[in-house]
Amino acid sequence: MISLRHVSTTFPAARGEDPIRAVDAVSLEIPQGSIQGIIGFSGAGKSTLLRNINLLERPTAGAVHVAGTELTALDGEALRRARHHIGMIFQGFNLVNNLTVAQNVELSLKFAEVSEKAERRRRVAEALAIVDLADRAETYPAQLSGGQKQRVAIARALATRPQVLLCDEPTSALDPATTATVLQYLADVNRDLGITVVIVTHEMEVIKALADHVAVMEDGRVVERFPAAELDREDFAPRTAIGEYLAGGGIRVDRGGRAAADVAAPEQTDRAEQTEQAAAHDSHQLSEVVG
Ligand SMILES: Nc1ncnc2c1ncn2[C@@H]1O[C@H](COP(=O)(O)OP(=O)(O)OP(=O)(O)O)[C@@H](O)[C@H]1O
Repeated sequence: MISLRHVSTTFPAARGEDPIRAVDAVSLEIPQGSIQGIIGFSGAGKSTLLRNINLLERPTAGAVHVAGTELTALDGEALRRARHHIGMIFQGFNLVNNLTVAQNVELSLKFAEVSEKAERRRRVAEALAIVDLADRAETYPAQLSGGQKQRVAIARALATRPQVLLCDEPTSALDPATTATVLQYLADVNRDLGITVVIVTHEMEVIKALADHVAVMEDGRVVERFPAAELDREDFAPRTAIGEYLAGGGIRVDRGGRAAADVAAPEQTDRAEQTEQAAAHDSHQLSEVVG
């Protein structure tokens, strides 16, 4: 369904510095209808790799296939059309504050050139029903909780009936109870609609709750992969120090190679500040995604 072959993304160097190889020769096959988790510390290249899938960030090398189409061979109108099969949600929700919930969801249909108003209305109702927000259609984002906003964002992504849903840290701005609700909706969407889900996170709890397969990233590379069910096995031992650290929730075990104790813990930044930064970053990308 999704196939990444030797995908690399290098950002130009700041003055006097080396170019940043954010994604380094990643090959990954994601089966249709599965949920793929991508985990790693901040700066590992997770978001860039996710944005490589819909070419929001065009890879500097390698090939991306989605549902049999090589996206890396497309540009312009053909790429825009292919992207309608790929929905995306972000940490900062990216709702337009002066539009109602229904109008926010309708946006993606307008960009997808669903020209008939009655059809758009039907699809908005269908998408809002999936996330149980039909009764909130006429309210504004400011009147919603964080979890409800993310559910509207999910509805907006689903309105074009995509085959793939890309999720960039979708629950990082939410408390644990709301996180569980949003993850449940993503699981339902995957099961009921057969949508392939790719979720980037730095929380193994999110992976445990939702994913079928896990890819661990470090320094732009996928350093380890395993089925998420392995995480429930008591004797499961990730191969890499970073995998060990993430799977163990911070418990460090020296297994002979590079000591896990050498792995730096992720930087803790204030959640509100992180959310604000993510929202600013995400909003740059909204028009491209829904377009
Ligand atoms: N547009 C850009 N221009 C220059 N460098 C970038 C750009 N986007 C990302 N990078 C750099 O690429 C590397 C990978 O970034 P990326 O955001 O993909 O990592 P991440 O694992 O998603 O981190 P986080 O969890 O903090 O979002 C980082 O060093 C980052 O600073």
